[in-house]
Amino acid sequence: MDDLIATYYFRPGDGVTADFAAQAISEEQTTGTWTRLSTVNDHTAYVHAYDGEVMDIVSLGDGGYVTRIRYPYEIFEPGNIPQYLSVVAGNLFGLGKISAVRLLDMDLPDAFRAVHPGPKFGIEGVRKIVGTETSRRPHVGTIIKPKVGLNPKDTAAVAYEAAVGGVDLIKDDETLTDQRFCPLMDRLAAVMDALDKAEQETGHRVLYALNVTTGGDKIVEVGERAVKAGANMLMVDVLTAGFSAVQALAADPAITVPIHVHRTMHGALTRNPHHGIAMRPIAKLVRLCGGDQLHTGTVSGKMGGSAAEVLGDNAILTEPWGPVAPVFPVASGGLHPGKVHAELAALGTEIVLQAGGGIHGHPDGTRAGAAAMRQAVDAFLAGVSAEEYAKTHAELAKALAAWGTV
Ligand SMILES: O=C(O)[C@@](O)(COP(=O)(O)O)[C@H](O)[C@H](O)COP(=O)(O)O
Ligand SMILES: [Mg+2]
Repeated sequence: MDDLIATYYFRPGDGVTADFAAQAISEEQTTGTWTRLSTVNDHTAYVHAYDGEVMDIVSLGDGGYVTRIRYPYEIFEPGNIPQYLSVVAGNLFGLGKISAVRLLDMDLPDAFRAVHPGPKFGIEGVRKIVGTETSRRPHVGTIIKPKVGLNPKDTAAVAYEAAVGGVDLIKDDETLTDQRFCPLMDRLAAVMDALDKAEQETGHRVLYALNVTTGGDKIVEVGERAVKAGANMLMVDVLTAGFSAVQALAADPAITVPIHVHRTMHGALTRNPHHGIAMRPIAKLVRLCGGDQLHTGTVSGKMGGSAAEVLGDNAILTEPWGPVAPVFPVASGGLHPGKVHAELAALGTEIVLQAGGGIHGHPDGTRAGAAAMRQAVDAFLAGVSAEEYAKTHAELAKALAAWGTV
């Protein structure tokens, strides 16, 4: 069956039954509205083939319910991710008869995956570029900090320090794009020069995720120009730019580099356990539209969220999906070397561990911060505690002294 099945948590409004509320969602998102339609009659009865169906309703006993709704495949436009969202995550959130509703998940049958080639690189492709396809070690990434304000020359200097310190990935922050204080193409040229210099010294290739988030009218042109100018990775804020922005870049043969996907603004959708959209459907759509890496959260960092949800989202990104490549999960937000063991023990090593403050806030600076993150990863892979490893690794020792361990 090619129909899409969406799972929702919901709380009916006062005086509204769960059956009525679930049916209201199904109708609102398919062929119905608040009243009977004269336009649906004996002649047009064929439209009922497009009706949604409430498959089941489970009471959670606390006034909340979980329902699965089947949406006929034919009501979707194959390949059009914004339209998928308008169906499974559209008007239902505003229905007055429902006091809260959260899209928990959606089952995407093969028919949906068949029209989306997915990531060009995925985990394997990114590992090949960085050279970890054999070691399978976690990747260490950093975000240039401060988020905004540095000029291209100083941005490149920070990138150089992080690269010689041992990171695998350097990325722009989610708010840094093509502002006057740091023009995109100047920044790209300066950072790539710095990374080339670092690679000559270390022999290690480092990815630089250039944030090309911009309007839909020009994001492909900006991305192509960046790749022509030597970018080895692009970054997009998927929720502010739109899934179709990532999809357009990933589908473009001229975009020959991986795409790092940031989820800034996700908290407005994902944070409330009763209302909004869980990260799971967002993760699935990012995999469909071709993101190669995606932020999914941490177990010990500064951002809220449940470890169970992070684990489930990472499993969705990495499980076999036929020809659709796995996406590299990114654990980021408030991480530092003293949290590496906790993250890897909980999330596994098929992950990108990212630290901004946890690297550039190191007492001895960026290079030492990067080295301390790598040392913490090496300690974990060697089965040694961070404290023990710090006895022979000064950068890690300084980091643990500054921030402790979790
Ligand atoms: O701006 C920040 O906060 C970060 O650059 C982390 O910096 P620090 O390492 O300095 O905390 C990332 O944007 C968050 O990780 C996003 O959250 P998430 O990964 O949950 O989407
Ligand atoms: Mg950030």
